Amino acid sequence: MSDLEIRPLREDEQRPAQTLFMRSLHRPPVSDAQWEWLGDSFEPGRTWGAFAGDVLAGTALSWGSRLRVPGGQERGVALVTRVGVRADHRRRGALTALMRAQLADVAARGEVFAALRATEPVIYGRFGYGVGVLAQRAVVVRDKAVFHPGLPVAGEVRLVGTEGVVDLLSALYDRVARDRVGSVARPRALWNTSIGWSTGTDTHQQVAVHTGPDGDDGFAVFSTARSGDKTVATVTDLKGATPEAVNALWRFLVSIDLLDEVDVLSRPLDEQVRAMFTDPRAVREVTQSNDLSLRLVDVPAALAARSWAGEAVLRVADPFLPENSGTYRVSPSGMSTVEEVADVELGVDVLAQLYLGAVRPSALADVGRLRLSGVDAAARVDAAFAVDRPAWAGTFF
Ligand SMILES: CC(=O)SCCNC(=O)CCNC(=O)[C@H](O)C(C)(C)COP(=O)(O)OP(=O)(O)OC[C@H]1O[C@@H](n2cnc3c(N)ncnc32)[C@H](O)[C@@H]1OP(=O)(O)O
Repeated sequence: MSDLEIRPLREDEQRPAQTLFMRSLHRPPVSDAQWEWLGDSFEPGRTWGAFAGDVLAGTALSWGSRLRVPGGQERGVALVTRVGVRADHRRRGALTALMRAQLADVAARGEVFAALRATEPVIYGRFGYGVGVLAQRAVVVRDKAVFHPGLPVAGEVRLVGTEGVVDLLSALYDRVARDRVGSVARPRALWNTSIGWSTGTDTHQQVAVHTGPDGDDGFAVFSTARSGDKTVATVTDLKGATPEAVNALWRFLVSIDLLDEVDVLSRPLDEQVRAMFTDPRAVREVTQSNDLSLRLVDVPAALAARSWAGEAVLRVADPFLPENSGTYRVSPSGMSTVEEVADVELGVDVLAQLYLGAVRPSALADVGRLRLSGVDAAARVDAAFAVDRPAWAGTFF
């Protein structure tokens, strides 16, 4: 919409933007106590506002972070969050204009990717995002849950208070949770949001830390609440350096008295949660969830950053950022721009789904999301994108 002004917000405009975002999610504005933390969860110049005259009609922010890609390299990623448009200004292009300004800013900062967790994934495909990391959610029924006697467990778990908890967890996270492909560095602003703002409020968030033979090596963040006729622990974060640390935290959570269920929101797809228990039905459900939507902001840089397990030629279309459109050869020896017949033609949003290995290219061809051409193209393209282990982020923002 031409009469919108899009610009970075000033310091004094951050709280109105936060209120706008909370309202768009049908949640009340933050209290002064919460603002003590949230006021410190913005990075200069990275909160955008869409103004219709004097009215702040929409907002979107990002934080600077790093993403681990296949092969072990890290590249800059903008973690996009707090996206909202006022109900009386919706469907007039405010989000589109915000996304355009934000992606241009991310590119200008030299960040190769943007990532977000979408309320509704249908919103973001048009801006080039695709679900790039999948995870699983597991709900354990406590009265059926007996851990398998062979489960390797070591060390101690302790509950920690709120004093200094952000420093403790951020250092621990950096030490134990950054090796995995798909993981993102957590900026201070993210910690202030996820942990800090429930400090001093009436949420029942608790933090458990695991100590192994070499010191602290894992943690879990959870809150407990009545849900219908059950008492449920909802676990928003569970990270450990070793299987022993992760298992011990699982065992601790499931051992807490007077709980009916433990609902762990994000675990890696390859965690064999049912195999932990003597009766696999102790795990009431395991559901696949969207862990991270990814946007390749600089396609050549993204293709050059990851390792490739084979060779293929990709023809990429990016209508929102046309400078990314082109034909690229990827191989174990690197990436080059080429002018030749491609093995696969795909949109940048589909490339985002493939990039970290969340899904096989030939499976997306089967449902018409990309086009393979030439003899053996499916096998060649599948082999190029193949990864050893599913990516996992496990970070809420
Ligand atoms: C990372 C995060 O923070 S996720 C949180 C996202 N925020 C929310 O869900 C809060 C509630 N929703 C909102 O605030 C708004 O509806 C938003 C931000 C989702 C969309 O803002 P708008 O300014 O209305 O979007 P805009 O007018 O630019 O729409 C662009 C296109 O997307 C489509 N679109 C936008 N939102 C949706 C949606 N929720 N479902 C389906 N299509 C949508 C529009 O129809 C439009 O399509 P068109 O170009 O074919 O006509």
